[in-house]
Amino acid sequence: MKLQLALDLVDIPGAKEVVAEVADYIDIVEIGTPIVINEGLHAVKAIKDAFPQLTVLADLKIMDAGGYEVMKASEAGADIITVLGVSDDSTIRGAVEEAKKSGKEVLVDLINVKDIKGRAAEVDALGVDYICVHSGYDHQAEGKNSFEDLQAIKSVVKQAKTAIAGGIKLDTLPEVIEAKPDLVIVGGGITGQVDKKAVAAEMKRLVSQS
Ligand SMILES: O=C(CO)[C@H](O)[C@H](O)COP(=O)(O)O
Repeated sequence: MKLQLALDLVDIPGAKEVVAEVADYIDIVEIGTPIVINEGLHAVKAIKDAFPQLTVLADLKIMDAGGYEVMKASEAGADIITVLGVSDDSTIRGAVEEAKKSGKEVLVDLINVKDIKGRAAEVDALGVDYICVHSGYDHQAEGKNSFEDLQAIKSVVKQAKTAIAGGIKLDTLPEVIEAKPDLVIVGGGITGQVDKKAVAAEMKRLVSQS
């Protein structure tokens, strides 16, 4: 099981500072959608250049033009690019095709998908690398999480790795780990802590045991 740090509410210097603190304890660093909106794909390049040993995920949440947008993120140095599960199959197919050309990976985010199980089975058949259940900030504000969704998709996904994101904290991590995702994505659960390094180290210890 791997640990991904999601960076959302920082600029490029702020992102570098956080990653420098926790780099030893994370497998993947995510350049979150708000950073890409504020800074563009330069943020992906800046982090990949500064931390070449880390896998970098660009959370573009692609909804259309899958091939083109994956190509641009790949050129910036992203290793994994996100596409929305609610997008058309042709968008996901285009993203997967483009990613494969350059040895990159596609993570499909099932945020706001209604038929989680059905869509997970469909995108799995499209050859994506990761399928992620995700309670976004707006759902988190309503007290929702994706723990049950993870169990649901695990019963149908055959080839892709599974991932979970949305409001995961140190105290809820054991429950997440029990459902055995391949990837746990944590943003505020690390970035919002005073001692980020200690929390990331403990999270890494827990996920590494599974
Ligand atoms: O993609 C996101 C929001 O759309 C976040 O990166 C993701 O939810 C992880 O952050 P947090 O752990 O703070 O919820």
